[in-house]
Amino acid sequence: MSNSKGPVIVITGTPGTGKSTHAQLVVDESPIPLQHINVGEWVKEKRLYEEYDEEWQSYTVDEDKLLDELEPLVTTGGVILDWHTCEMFPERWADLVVVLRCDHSKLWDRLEKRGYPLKKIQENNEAEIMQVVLDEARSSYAPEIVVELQSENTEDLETNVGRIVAWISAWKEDHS
Ligand SMILES: Nc1ncnc2c1ncn2[C@@H]1O[C@H](COP(=O)(O)OP(=O)(O)O)[C@@H](O)[C@H]1O
Repeated sequence: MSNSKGPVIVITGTPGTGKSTHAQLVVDESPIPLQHINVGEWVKEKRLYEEYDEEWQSYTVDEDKLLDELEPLVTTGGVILDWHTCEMFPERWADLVVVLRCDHSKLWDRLEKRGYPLKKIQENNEAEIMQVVLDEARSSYAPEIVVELQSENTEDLETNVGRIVAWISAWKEDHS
């Protein structure tokens, strides 16, 4: 949703693909001040969930509450929404949707290091192989705003951040 304060960028991808790392670097290098919203953390901090699922060690998000919390920030603009799913957001919200991808064996190592239970590692790994998040993004947003980027090493990271920052600079030019 484009407005005076800045664009709304969704950075999505399977857990461990590098969303938070990318979002933080983009904030640091952006020519426009941006707020990084780690939606998963928000859900926990602001208790925007219905229940905690012990077996999967994850929260069942209260969608209505979450969207109500995010709406004013998105309307003001200048935000990065960082979450492992993107189909819950209204289509009109996003100006750019970045889907991060990672080789599944690398992803496995990252999630193992994070201390995820085996079941959760397997579930996420399978989702990455099946490109669940990419398909979700493609079916939820116009194809021209969805960008798939590999995130396997620091070179990828630098290139991706550079591309996103260049996109923000172009947005700034268009809106000045
Ligand atoms: N492109 C990359 N190159 C090297 N390490 C990466 C890359 N992307 C992510 N990582 C590492 O993988 C781990 C998970 O990254 P993170 O940004 O927390 O993922 P997400 O927010 O998608 O769950 C971190 O240790 C991070 O340093």
